Amino acid sequence: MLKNNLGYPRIGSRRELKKACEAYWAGKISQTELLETGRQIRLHNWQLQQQAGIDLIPSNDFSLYDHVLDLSLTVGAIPARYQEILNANPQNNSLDVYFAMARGYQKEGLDIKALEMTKWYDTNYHYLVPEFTKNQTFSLSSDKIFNEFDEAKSAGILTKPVLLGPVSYLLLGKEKEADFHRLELLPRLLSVYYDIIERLTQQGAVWIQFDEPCLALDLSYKEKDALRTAYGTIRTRFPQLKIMLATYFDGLRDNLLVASLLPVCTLHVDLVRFPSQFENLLTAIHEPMSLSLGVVDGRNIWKNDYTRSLTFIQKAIDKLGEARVMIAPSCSLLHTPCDLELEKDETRLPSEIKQWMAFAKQKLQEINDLYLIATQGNDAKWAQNKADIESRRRSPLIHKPHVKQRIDALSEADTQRKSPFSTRQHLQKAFLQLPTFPTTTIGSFPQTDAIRQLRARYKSGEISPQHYEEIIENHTKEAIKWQEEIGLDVLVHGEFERNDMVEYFGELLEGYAFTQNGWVQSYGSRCVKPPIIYGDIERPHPMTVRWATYAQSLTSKPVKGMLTGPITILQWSFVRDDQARSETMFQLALAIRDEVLDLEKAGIRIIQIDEAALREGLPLRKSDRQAYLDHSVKAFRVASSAVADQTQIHTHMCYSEFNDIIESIAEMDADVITIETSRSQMELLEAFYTFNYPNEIGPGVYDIHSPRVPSVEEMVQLLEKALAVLPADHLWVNPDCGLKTRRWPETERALKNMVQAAQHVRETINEEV
Ligand SMILES: Nc1nc2c(c(=O)[nH]1)N[C@@H](CNc1ccc(C(=O)N[C@@H](CCC(=O)N[C@@H](CCC(=O)N[C@@H](CCC(=O)O)C(=O)O)C(=O)O)C(=O)O)cc1)CN2
Ligand code: MET
Ligand SMILES: [Zn+2]
Repeated sequence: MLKNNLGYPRIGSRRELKKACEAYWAGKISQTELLETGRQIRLHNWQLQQQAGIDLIPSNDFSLYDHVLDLSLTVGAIPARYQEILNANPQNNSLDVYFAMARGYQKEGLDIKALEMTKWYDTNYHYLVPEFTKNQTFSLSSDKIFNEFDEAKSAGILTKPVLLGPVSYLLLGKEKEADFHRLELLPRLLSVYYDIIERLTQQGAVWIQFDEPCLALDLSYKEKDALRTAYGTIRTRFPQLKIMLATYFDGLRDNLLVASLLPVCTLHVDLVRFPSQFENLLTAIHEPMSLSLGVVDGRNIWKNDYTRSLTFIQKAIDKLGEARVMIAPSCSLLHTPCDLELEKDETRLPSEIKQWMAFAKQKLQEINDLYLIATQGNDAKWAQNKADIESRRRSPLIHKPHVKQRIDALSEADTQRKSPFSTRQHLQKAFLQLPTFPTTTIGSFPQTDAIRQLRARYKSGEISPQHYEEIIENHTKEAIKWQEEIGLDVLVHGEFERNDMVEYFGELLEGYAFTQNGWVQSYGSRCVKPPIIYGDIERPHPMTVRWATYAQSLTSKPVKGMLTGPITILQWSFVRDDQARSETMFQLALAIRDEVLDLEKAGIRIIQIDEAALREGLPLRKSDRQAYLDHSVKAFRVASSAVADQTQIHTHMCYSEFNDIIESIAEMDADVITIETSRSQMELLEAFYTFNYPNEIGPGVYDIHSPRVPSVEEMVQLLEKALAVLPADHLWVNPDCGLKTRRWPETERALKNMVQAAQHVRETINEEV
């Protein structure tokens, strides 16, 4: 019985990779130094896994930015526009091309946009979307996978290289020309996979892991056929190769038959997300296929329940024999923080709660423990685990009957605004007195190094809360003054006091613990520290009123109260696995509802409740979606409905594909929604138009993910496009998302241009009238 790992976090336990990348981009360290940091992280990770007794240790799971981008480079799917980078400067090499694809390139007279970035399935990880053309060719164009295999080999570790499978890779990409489907490229792509496999086997690789997460989605006949072709031909060419096919994030369900008939040695399945597939799997797979049991949760931080996992392991052994069973995490450990032992702050993570948890490093140990218990009957380890699991189950920290009662007592009336939107709209227009095409921003202003350092010093006790608050007040004051000067209509306080839009609320709510070092990669060098929901949620004190009222006291223009909504807080936290997600979502909704009412009472006239993660949390399988959407809509309405008609509720969503959820967005009944649309040139508005979306909309007129400053004309054009499909009195003017990752100089220029664009459109409309 082998112990199998699918992937390990690559940021380094102290975010060494983030720091090295950012220093390299800033020109502070050389390419050699950056690559050396990567090498050290890989070596450390491999040795860690070896020491933990893992048999199948992955390589090529490391990435300087993103593993999908790595594959695009490996197979030579590099859009033509990036070739210019090599000509622009003789010193440029393939790493410059790589980072240009990730981040765009604005030097040496070039202005090349980055590849589109989007969500990796239902996670908060983002990948760079491959671009395909009809005549797309592929050729082996990077040595990364070979070099990393050799690197591990020289350290005495024979690894299992990991590759995103050809079908999932194609499906994750986008056609950049009409008249073809990207799956048609499969034969050409496969020939590069053959080259890769050939060379890896020459280097001594025995196992190769192909990740096909698409097997957890609803697949068409054509897609299933592509999987049969891909693995059928790989098998024919490489009869000796040990192929591991990994699926995760949901069950195989109706893809079970296809998967079980593929000619692969091992099928890896996610038994955390979809345990009920287990019995069917045992009957479906036949000799000599083996099963890798994903029993240790790769998406959460709770200790594994050994008793439960051992039931799976034992049954699998009974049916298949030990040699055909492997123990594994449910998916790559990329989505968990590195090392629980770095958490030493009792006030953030009390030891009672810490003892219920396991991060990536501890999860490796769990795999080894399960192996030892299953094969050698290590009863001491099992008994200890039972005690830990029982301690969590019985802890008085978790359950608060009055919170549960409040949820049971929720009625239909708690989810309804007092009047329908048309009535509210009149009242709000009279109350707020805004011009047509009101201008606003999404909430955050640049989080400068100075602010982050200040907060770090405050959190370490080096500076007093008074001193910290005074400086944050100064930033807020400056931001209000500046917004008034440039003529924005609805202001924001800037979110300077927040580390992150979810972690901030986690720190202020009861039922939450948080970490010092529990970083998880979100995209490139950007990481998040998801707070941990361990118990019933309560809001002991108002969370944002102090900053909202301070900002409002400085101006007569409306300042938006700024909250993160229940769906998004849930999605971006580590959540309880001892109750339904919807239950936790309603607890969060009640906490936000109380905050909304406190903001209103304090004189805040507009309240924005961000639901950036609504689309991301959508279940991967269609059959699960309606239930999720129903709960989500209800939770948002519980959070937002208690206010008076004249109080205006905004929501914001980013990175979204809205077509399939537009009805639910309308049911949320926010008075105004601001959304990301600029990259798709307002294409996204089609859903709102076709559906006849009833409420007001602020389609983003500029992309905040790039430092590029959009011109007035560009934004006027986008607004005109929006006006072609939306009523003028429903339209707001704003950027795509918050500005926290930007710097001030570009932010100032871009927002001044945006205000001018709105003025221009107002004038032309008046002339027409
Ligand atoms: N949770 C979440 N998910 C999200 C988003 C989001 O905003 N939040 N946005 C979308 C895109 N994803 C994003 C993810 C992260 C960041 C981001 O800016 N992350 C920051 C960290 C933010 C943070 O938590 N900052 C803390 C800690 C900052 C820090 O690194 N402090 C230093 C010390 C200060 C210094 O010397 O700079 C340290 O601890 O070592 C703070 O401000 O307090 C980063 O990686 O750099 C942006 C977008 C989708 N998913
Ligand atoms: C990722 S959505 C961000 C919303 C938040 N209010 C901000 O402006 O940063
Ligand atoms: Zn956003």
